[in-house]
Amino acid sequence: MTDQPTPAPAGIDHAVLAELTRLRESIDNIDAAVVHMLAERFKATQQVGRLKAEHRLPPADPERERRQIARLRELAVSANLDPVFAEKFLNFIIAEVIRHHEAIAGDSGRAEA
Ligand SMILES: O=C(O)C(=O)C[C@]1(C(=O)O)C=C[C@@H](O)C=C1
Repeated sequence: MTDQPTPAPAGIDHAVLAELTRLRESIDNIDAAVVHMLAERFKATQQVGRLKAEHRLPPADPERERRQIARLRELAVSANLDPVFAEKFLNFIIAEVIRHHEAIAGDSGRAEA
């Protein structure tokens, strides 16, 4: 899918428009990388979800999450990223993963019944 260029506001300087376009191309590449990385992460967590369901392990592991958050906050600080944002972002992803784990556990529970 190719993105259509956003129409330039009337009178915008050519150099400014070229710089904006260059930055937006970079942003589009980064967004694509984020999507691919997240897809890989969810492939791995789906496998974790199946393993947990097979062995009747709880979907959430708060101690693991605590260590992940501490690590990600440190990484964020050293990368000049707001650690509060990094923590919120990880919690958002993990909440979705736990929802998937619960759905997998529900499905395998029903299959056994
Ligand atoms: O590592 C696990 O046990 C997972 O289920 C994966 C994961 C994660 O998304 O990183 C999700 C839920 C857990 O509470 C902890 C971590």
